[in-house]
Amino acid sequence: MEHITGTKDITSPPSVVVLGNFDGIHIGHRKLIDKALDISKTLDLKVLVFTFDPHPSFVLANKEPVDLIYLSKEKAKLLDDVDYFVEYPYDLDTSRMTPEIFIEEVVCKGLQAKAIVVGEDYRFGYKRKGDIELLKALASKNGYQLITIKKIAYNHRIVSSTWIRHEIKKGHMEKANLLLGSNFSISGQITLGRQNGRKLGFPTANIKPNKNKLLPPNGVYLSKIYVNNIQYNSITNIGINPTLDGNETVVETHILDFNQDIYGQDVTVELLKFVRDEKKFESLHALKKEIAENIAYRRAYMEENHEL
Ligand SMILES: Cc1cc2nc3c(=O)[nH]c(=O)nc-3n(C[C@H](O)[C@H](O)[C@H](O)COP(=O)(O)O)c2cc1C
Ligand SMILES: Nc1ncnc2c1ncn2[C@@H]1O[C@H](COP(=O)(O)OP(=O)(O)O)[C@@H](O)[C@H]1O
Repeated sequence: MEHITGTKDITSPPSVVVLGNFDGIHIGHRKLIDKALDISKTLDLKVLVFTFDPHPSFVLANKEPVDLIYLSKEKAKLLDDVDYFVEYPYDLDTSRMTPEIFIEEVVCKGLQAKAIVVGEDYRFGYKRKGDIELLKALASKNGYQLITIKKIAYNHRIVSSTWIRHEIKKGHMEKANLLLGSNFSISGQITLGRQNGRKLGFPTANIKPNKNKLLPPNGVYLSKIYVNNIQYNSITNIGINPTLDGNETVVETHILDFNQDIYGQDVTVELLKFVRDEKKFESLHALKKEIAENIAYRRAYMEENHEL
């Protein structure tokens, strides 16, 4: 997969283009991408997922794109089965592009779209004036076929990034993961902490999350971690470590049955289930005892779910 970002000068071979915002690549988004993968095989085209960076609300409402389910690099990891992942710069010029210019110049001439896959309510271009009807009207003149995909519902409710964000904010990881179609994850580089973990007997691999990344409530979560593409079972604390008077939010993961130096490595932590709130313990001894219990719970879950 080639990740093209930070440039408007994009050319690609003839492609099936999937258009959307794709915060949090969920089962609805996956349906669009799977359809594009199918078409690419029959028509011998590349698959290109097109989105904007930064999120349009950053430019339109002039506010930080906080609460993103997935940041750019994380999305790229999740889209490893497509050929191109394009993040077209979203600035004032982009926001003023008419829907016709966007489709004809950017999508058809630039990306060589021979097929376009969108959700049934996709809106685009200046003031979101472009819609499916316009895409249909421009299709034959510009030489692409249009495929619109119905929205997926779960328990009669349309799956959306907003819904998933809401579940993550409540710590409902199992529900969020169901709607995402994969486990919610946090990727980042392992940074040096205060070296207390080892002293406690539970070393933790620490990630300092990006300020725009949506996180569930502070607390302990059953997790998995990918180090060098190898999966390990783990337990993760998200929080500020009040027992040690910390004040910065850290995602800390203790990896079960693991003893390697992984400072500086890029890892991905998947959250499976909320266990408990983060607490300020009266002593290190009490914290240690509780961590040991959380690890025992992780092992019991491993057995119950036949994890390796
Ligand atoms: C499973 C687990 C649960 C934890 N729960 C808490 C907690 O409730 N309160 C707290 O202050 N710290 C908690 N911690 C964080 C420890 O305080 C932290 O790992 C230790 O201070 C090491 O910090 P360091 O990585 O900066 O050296 C937890 C850590 C783990 C691995
Ligand atoms: N089982 C393990 N889980 C997590 N990290 C481990 C483990 N074994 C060794 N390590 C290493 O130890 C480091 C964490 O040690 P720790 O004393 O908690 O220091 P820090 O304060 O930097 O987190 C990790 O970054 C990693 O390199």
